[in-house]
Amino acid sequence: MADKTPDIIYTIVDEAPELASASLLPIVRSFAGAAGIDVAQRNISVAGRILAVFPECLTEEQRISDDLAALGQIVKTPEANVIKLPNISASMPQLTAAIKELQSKGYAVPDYPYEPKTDEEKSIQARYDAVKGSAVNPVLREGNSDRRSAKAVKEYAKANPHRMGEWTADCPTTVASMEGDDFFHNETSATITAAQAGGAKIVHTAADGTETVLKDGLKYLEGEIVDATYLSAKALRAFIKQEIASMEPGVLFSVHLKATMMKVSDPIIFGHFVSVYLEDFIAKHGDKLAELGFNPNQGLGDLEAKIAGNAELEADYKAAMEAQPDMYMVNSDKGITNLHVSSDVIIDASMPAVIRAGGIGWGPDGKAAPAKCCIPDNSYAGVYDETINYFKENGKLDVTSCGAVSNVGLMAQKAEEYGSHPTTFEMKADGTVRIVLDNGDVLHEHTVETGDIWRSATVKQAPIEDWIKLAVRRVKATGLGAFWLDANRAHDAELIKYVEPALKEAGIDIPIMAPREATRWTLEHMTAGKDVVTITGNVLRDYLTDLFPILELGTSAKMLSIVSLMQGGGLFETGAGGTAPKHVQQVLEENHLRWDSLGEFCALGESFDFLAAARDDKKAAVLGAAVGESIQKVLMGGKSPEGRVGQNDNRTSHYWFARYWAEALAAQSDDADLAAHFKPIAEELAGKEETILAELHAGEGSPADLGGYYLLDAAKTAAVMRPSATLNAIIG
Ligand SMILES: NC(=O)C1=CN([C@@H]2O[C@H](COP(=O)(O)OP(=O)(O)OC[C@H]3O[C@@H](n4cnc5c(N)ncnc54)[C@H](OP(=O)(O)O)[C@@H]3O)[C@@H](O)[C@H]2O)C=CC1
Ligand SMILES: O=C(O)CCC(=O)C(=O)O
Ligand SMILES: [Mg+2]
Repeated sequence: MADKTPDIIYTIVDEAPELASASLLPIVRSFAGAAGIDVAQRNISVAGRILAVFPECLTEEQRISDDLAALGQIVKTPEANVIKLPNISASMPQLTAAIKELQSKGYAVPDYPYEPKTDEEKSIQARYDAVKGSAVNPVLREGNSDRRSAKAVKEYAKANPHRMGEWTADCPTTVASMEGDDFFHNETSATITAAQAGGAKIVHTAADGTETVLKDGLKYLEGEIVDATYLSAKALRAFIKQEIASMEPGVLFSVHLKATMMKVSDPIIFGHFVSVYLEDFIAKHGDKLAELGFNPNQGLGDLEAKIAGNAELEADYKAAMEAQPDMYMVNSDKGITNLHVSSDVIIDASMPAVIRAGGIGWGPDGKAAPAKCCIPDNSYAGVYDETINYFKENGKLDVTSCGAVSNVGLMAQKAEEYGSHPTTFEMKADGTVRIVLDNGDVLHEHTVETGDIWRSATVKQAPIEDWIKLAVRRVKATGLGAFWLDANRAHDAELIKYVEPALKEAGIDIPIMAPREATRWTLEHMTAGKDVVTITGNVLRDYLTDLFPILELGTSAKMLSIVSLMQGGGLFETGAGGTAPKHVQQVLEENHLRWDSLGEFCALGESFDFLAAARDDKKAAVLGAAVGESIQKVLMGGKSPEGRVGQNDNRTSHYWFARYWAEALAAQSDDADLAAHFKPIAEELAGKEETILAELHAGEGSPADLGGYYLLDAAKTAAVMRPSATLNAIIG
């Protein structure tokens, strides 16, 4: 018999949210346990994923199960009830750092083979490539996305506005994109007919007639939309050159990509930025750099490590950097630029941060300055360009009066570009690329040149139909919304063929607008205090659920992120942001964790409510309602984490969350057993407030030892994250 699916599954992840779990999860388990609800854990961290795929390299004791694969099955069942925290989508530098740490701890996992020759090396590389990038979310997201702010969160933000930079009409900050020959302009799209459903392959034919099958064994369903497109490497390099040449003094040069989710295409695009920026240096030292194994896709961080100790290279590199326009910095104190690591600047979080600040980034001198934001492909760049235009014209957003912008995103079953990495290729030779169907049809054909990035993305009919239904429900509940689809873009035109008749059938009129137009429309309505639903594809789901919350709430961490799984289960993501690596640095330096677990609290409430409805479990309903009350009190009482030592941090916010949760449970009258159980707990938490808070703050201000980065030492982490013996004893 298969093991019973746990009532609730809580994920083991990375960086700041994992530290937060060390403190929060014991509380959650203790409270849920009182209602007979078990909360199991499954490991989807980057270290866990590496260990799971190399069992043959590990001792019996070191082996762990492949939890991601198991979860991938669970989310396809109606019993799924998963609380999914953000995890690292590892770039190459992160992956290699994780491998190194595991090896240093006695896990004999292999090095990453950059140039695999043997079958064994090829297998190792393939396994690592499956761990790398956005390897988790597309597997678990077997449903479409519903992200919004809870009413209490929005009200709190309006009453307690966060700091916003001023926008002025003459701010030099701009978005720069290619003029053509990008993914947007080269896209072709088709919907698979009954006669075309079945197998397909992707074939490259070189100018000399040599055929290479880039991918075989593809399967398309009737009704599936299949796109193909490419970005010209030549046009991209010309664009980068031109944008560097046209830089104005005092403006920072920056590039904003999604090298994690677009793990094949975007590191290559990033590499072009690196190699154009350093063109003369690379031309001068090409042979030596090749000898050192320099690969521009790995960024300047890797280059600096490789040339360290070579005085001539170091001097020329320094001069080359100085000769170019100032770069937008990730960390000016440490000299980390935008081009150091492809995953340091991730567009969904980076562009909103620039916009929230009033069109500024930080330069090499640590001073704020306007920036030229290069977003080469035109598919979605217009959204940021129009947002910037809007604020230049209208001044910064008034957080105290603006409406709430929520999102319904087409995401299920690896929808659109975010599912495209297995079908993305860097061209090795000039020629043509065709998608050839088993029935003989050539679905798409493009003429390409060496270096071009060709890709195919797809979306299946069932997720599209589910997405439209979800959108209709949310617009009916909210009052206002629009589909962000561009009738002049090949892919969107195919989607519109589904949307229009479905809206007619539902008897509802929801406008369809191209992303740029929809951006302005949304900004105008939200500015006027109206709540708006953005109904988008997968990429804009990701972008907008950081952009609008970061403007409205100051952060996307406070979002309610529900994935209604298509098979009936629930996947509750926590917030819309990532793993906040900067927060871990602060813990390591001064033992203060400013990670806000509001996203976890919201997901937890939803998860209990889901359990209550799915199993008619009254105790789960009581727990869920009490979570809601506690969230309200944490917010209104100003108990959320802040930035500095001595202020509230993640741990103290968990104390307050637990206390208010216990108090709400003790006070309710729907379940007498739970009330009786939590009455003494609530009293003790309140009675020992002073001692507990003193114990929680005691270690702050000095460095913390977590015993690792990618693989934390459980005992050391618990010592850091659960420093209050008094609180621990009450929680049990
Ligand atoms: N769902 C997922 O699994 C996701 C995973 N990621 C992964 O996360 C990593 C970092 O990505 P990045 O693009 O830097 O984005 P992050 O969202 O991790 O960080 C950007 C900034 O957002 C703020 N922030 C985010 N979450 C919280 C929170 N809960 N509490 C307080 N502040 C928060 C922090 O701001 P401040 O510094 O001002 O405190 C942080 O520095 C990458 O490895 C990426 O792959 C990214 C997005 C989603
Ligand atoms: O999977 C990832 O790498 C990031 C996901 C993300 O940013 C999002 O869904 O908002
Ligand atoms: Mg995102």
